[in-house]
Amino acid sequence: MDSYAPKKGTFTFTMIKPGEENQENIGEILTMITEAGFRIQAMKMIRLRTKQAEIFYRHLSDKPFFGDVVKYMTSGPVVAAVLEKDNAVVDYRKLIGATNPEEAKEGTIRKRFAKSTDRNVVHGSDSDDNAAAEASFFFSMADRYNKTGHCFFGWGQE
Ligand SMILES: Nc1ncnc2c1ncn2[C@@H]1O[C@H](COP(=O)(O)OP(=O)(O)OP(=O)(O)O)[C@@H](O)[C@H]1O
Repeated sequence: MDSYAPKKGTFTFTMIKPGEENQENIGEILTMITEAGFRIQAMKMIRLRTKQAEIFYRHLSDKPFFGDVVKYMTSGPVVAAVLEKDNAVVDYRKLIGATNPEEAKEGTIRKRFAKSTDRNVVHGSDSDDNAAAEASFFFSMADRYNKTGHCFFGWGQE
């Protein structure tokens, strides 16, 4: 592994989900993210195709709400981003709050902006391995940069 690669635990992946209500809040959501100490490593607005959403959410394929998730996630553009910070996955899950916004704590993105579980505003990776897989799903090597300006991809050495 070369020195251009990121270390496990130093980044996570997020999406701001589709919908007019989320589009209006993109600026404020990104401000909450950067004020919490996350650095945006890569970012783009993209509308997922059905097949892509089915693949991204394949871990939910046996759930009764899978079709609704795919339909919603393809209904408009998402803002996809890779976020850099120590302990990124755990800290970002804390910042976004519980999947059900009624259970989300004060100060979290979902508490502030989300109305329901099925429209909970943001996605955040739930493990380092999923962060790497999800970041790679949306961004190629040439799209991503670390602090020193090097392109990188995959896991680095400890
Ligand atoms: N009971 C449910 N009813 C409707 N939609 C649901 C339900 N549970 C989860 N979802 C939708 O599926 C998404 C993925 O569910 P998951 O269990 O992976 O939660 P999460 O990890 O908090 O959310 P995300 O993956 O979006 O960050 C949720 O964000 C939500 O939009």
